[in-house]
Amino acid sequence: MEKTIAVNAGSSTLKFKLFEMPSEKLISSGSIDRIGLGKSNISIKFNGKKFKDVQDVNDHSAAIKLMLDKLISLKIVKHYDEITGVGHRVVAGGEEFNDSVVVTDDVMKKLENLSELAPLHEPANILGIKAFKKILPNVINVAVFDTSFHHTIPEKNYLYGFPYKYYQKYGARKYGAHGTSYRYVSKRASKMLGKPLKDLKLIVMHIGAGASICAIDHGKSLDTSMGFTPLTGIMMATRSGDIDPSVVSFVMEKEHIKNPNDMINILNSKSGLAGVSGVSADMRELEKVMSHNHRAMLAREMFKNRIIRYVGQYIAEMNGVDAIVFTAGVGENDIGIRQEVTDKLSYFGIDVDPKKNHIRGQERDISSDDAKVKTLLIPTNEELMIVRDVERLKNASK
Ligand SMILES: Nc1ncnc2c1ncn2[C@@H]1O[C@H](COP(=O)(O)OP(=O)(O)O)[C@@H](O)[C@H]1O
Ligand SMILES: CC(=O)OP(=O)(O)O
Ligand SMILES: [Mg+2]
Repeated sequence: MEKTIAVNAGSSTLKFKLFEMPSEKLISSGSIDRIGLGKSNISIKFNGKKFKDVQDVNDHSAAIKLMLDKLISLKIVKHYDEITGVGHRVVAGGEEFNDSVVVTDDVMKKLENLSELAPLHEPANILGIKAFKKILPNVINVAVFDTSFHHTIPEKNYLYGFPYKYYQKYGARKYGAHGTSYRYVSKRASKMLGKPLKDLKLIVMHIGAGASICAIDHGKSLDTSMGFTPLTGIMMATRSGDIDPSVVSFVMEKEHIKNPNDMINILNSKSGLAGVSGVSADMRELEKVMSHNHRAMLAREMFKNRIIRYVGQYIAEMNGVDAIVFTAGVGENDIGIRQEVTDKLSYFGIDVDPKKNHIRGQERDISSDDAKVKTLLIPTNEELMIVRDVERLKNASK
């Protein structure tokens, strides 16, 4: 029996799924959340049992070590060498990687060079690859890029309105992210709607700690809210989202911040829900206190408003929409956010049935019976896409 593992390092989480291949039967899955935020929930499913623990996991390196230890201590595998394929989510693939690749030394060097394009993610993605290469030196490791799906975005959407030479010289353009999630979710949406992707205009809201929105026109990414790095677009757990660059240099001057990287770090790690609320980066924590804490409420309002804006923008850009889809941590679990966001989009014929919406983490059409535009809830499965790519590249290299 072949076993393939998918390793998915998000900004605040580390997730894995171990599949039997090629049957795609799920053997075990696990996640460590709130990395660096204290009191991480560790949750692993195996053999019909659930292992749960809460402990502080300070960074992705500690999370990877913990995950590897648990694979053995919970007897998910007896020896690591039972695993015969490893797939890694890698956020930034730049212009070069428009498809998944087998990780060679040369690829590894290129990934290191792409780190600037995903500062919160790429270092963790690379750590994961190194950890598995160390314990399984002879097993295929495949990198599956968030950015590949967005290679169809047209120039007019990926270019920034600054001197063209910066694009030519440095590849300074929009790359987007969450593409592996968009690939999975759009396929499922097409199944649920009973229509081929080529006949559909979709808007997917991937809203977790990292959050972005994608306009998928006839199966292809037409536009997405993240940019050169996953810092822009809608406001996120710790990231500012879209911001006027002039206010950035203004604040740097006032605060005597000399190094631009220090400011970028503030925009990536100390902003968003955490920065505005001063309470937490975790939507669950904000919702606990929002009835009496104005800034927690405000941060949540801003988060919703950015989503509403982008959905409106993408409806205009596609000149219509057949369905909108909620996915990722907040999208899959936050009943209130889904209801409140869609209530504001009723002008477009979007209408969610509160009863159908009263659900977490399950695939469902949550639209009211007479909604003109469907609203779907689709839990993402980046890991399934990842192991499928491992299988494809493994077969191709035979
Ligand atoms: N029940 C819930 N209600 C609201 N938000 C939730 C809930 N469960 C998880 N979340 C949010 O989901 C986010 C994690 O999303 P996820 O997509 O798993 O993470 P990442 O962006 O690291 O991949 C956290 O910020 C958390 O606040
Ligand atoms: C790109 C990104 O922000 O990913 P995640 O949502 O997994 O943090
Ligand atoms: Mg994620």
